[in-house]
Amino acid sequence: MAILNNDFLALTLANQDGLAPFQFSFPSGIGFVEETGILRLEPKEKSSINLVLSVGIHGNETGPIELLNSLVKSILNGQLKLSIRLLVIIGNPVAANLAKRFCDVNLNRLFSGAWKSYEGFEAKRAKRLELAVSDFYAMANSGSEQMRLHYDLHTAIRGSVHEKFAVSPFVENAIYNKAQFGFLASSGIQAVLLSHQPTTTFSYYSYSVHGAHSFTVELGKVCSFGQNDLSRFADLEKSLIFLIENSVLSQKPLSDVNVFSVLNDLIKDDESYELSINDDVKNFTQFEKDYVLANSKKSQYQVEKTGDAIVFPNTNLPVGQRAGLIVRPIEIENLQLA
Ligand SMILES: O=C(O)CCC(=O)N[C@@H](CCC(=O)O)C(=O)O
Ligand SMILES: [Zn+2]
Repeated sequence: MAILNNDFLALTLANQDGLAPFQFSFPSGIGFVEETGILRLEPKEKSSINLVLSVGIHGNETGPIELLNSLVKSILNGQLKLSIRLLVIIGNPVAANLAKRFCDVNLNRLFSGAWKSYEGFEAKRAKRLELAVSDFYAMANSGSEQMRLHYDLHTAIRGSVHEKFAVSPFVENAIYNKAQFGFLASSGIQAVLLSHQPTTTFSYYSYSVHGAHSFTVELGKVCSFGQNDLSRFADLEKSLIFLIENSVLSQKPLSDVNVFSVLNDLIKDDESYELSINDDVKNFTQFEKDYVLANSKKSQYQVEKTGDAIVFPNTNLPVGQRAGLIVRPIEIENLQLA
């Protein structure tokens, strides 16, 4: 069996509730559809690069899904030659069919075993995706040093001062990987957030459990299928193609990348929780010291320093969840890169 028209997205959306595994060949390797939305591509030549590309962890974030589907099509029809091991994941096909962020629970809060405390489609899916990633990295070739990569591609609810940005997982020793930052720069990523604590996101899972170089990558604003301007992803597409074909992480100087450290999570602590910002306020909007940015019957958040900014503001979520991140710009010279 093969994938009809090499369209992995169509296959996934048409089989949202499950798919029997099958294997097929393509010009530069062998493909394994392991489950709905989970496709492993093995190159003919042995490779030490093991790349996970995930999209659609939030079902309505369709731009990255279309980008990845087009890359997969090009590999399957022979336009691109695969030189690395590649695991392709379309995270939440049920929510994608409904054009929703999620069905029961936000999938990107359920990794590192957090799914055990929940029921419903996303809880099962988080468990399945963890298994897919674990198996993929475990099947890496032996004999040479293996590189594990995971880029989890998203789009944001709001516009953004820096349209494309990445969230780097919390790193205990605060030493970051220079080649990864160079790759992000060459992929058109304008800003990187350095997380301040462990989370239950997919990218943090791959980093903390599998030691992967892993990032959540935000590529612009949410749009529906067919409405995305894929030319806005051109830099990332180019660097991914270069990696897929040549096993090389393209590099650009880091001078154009804005780096922010995350200071705080804003947590919705009560139904009365409100953010004092308009609906059109963009990610990375900065505030004056002492501005009361959030308040509820239980708490208040006052900006600590002029220039502190908000990312991912959102109160349309259950009590206990993250309603935003407070970030502070830092000089790239102060970043430890190795
Ligand atoms: O725009 C928003 O408010 C959310 C966009 C989004 O889905 N972001 C990810 C970031 C994950 C991370 O912090 O690594 C999310 O909230 O899951
Ligand atoms: Zn998302």
